[in-house]
Amino acid sequence: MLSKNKIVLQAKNLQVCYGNHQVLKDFSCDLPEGFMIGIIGANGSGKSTFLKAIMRIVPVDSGEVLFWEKYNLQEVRHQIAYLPQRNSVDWDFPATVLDVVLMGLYKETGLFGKIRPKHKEKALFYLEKVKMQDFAQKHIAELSGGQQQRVFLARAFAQEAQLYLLDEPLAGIDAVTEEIIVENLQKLNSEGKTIVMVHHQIDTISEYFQYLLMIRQGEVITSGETKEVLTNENLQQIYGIKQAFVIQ
Ligand SMILES: Nc1ncnc2c1ncn2[C@@H]1O[C@H](COP(=O)(O)OP(=O)(O)OP(=O)(O)O)[C@@H](O)[C@H]1O
Repeated sequence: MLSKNKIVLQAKNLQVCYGNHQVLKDFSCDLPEGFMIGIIGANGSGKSTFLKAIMRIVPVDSGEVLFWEKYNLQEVRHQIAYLPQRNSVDWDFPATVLDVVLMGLYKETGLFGKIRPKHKEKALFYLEKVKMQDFAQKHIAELSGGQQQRVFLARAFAQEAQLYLLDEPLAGIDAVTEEIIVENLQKLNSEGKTIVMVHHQIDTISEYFQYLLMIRQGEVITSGETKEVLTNENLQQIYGIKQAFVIQ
């Protein structure tokens, strides 16, 4: 089945350093289109850095990222929605909840374009998807952590992209909201969109993801269909422990 899928994202020998600290070491992977893909690895293993390298938010020392087998980021930027990790966002930025979601509509409004009623309606539609429509006029700093995360997800949904790169979208989210968000992501996936997301909860990996990228200390340990690579051996390797995991 996989051989038929186009490669949506190919990383070739990526190297990223913070000062003298090399975080991504010859990092290569091919991610298939149309899957829910989980990036799994211990804290500090380089998951966020990988997403930031893809989005060119951190400088890449060497290597290359291709989308849909031939395009660079600039060429397909509008087809990619990126959700940063919550703690990397400046929540004091002067913006209301509605403003944040409207930013996701830049394809329609242009960066400094006029916001029309139809844009506001669309932003509210996506806020409703994460049950945040009643907070539209609030300043983002006034929200709880989980609410902020939901607003940023609404912004990502509003981009109506083909590829979603989500850095821990479920962190700090309550169980009911997690269900709503996962349903939204699964719906996007059923429409052919690719969802790549960093995920920490081992007990939901096989339920949420059809494909995994497993990384340890800046290197890819393995990648493949969940049913093949979600093994105790691989989990022990990425977390560097001998404990037996309960795989659902
Ligand atoms: N801006 C930075 N400057 C220096 N070092 C950094 C910076 N950002 C990350 N690092 C280091 O790079 C390594 C990888 O960090 P990264 O945030 O990519 O890991 P992660 O796998 O996403 O971790 P987590 O699961 O905790 O979010 C860590 O050792 C971290 O300390």
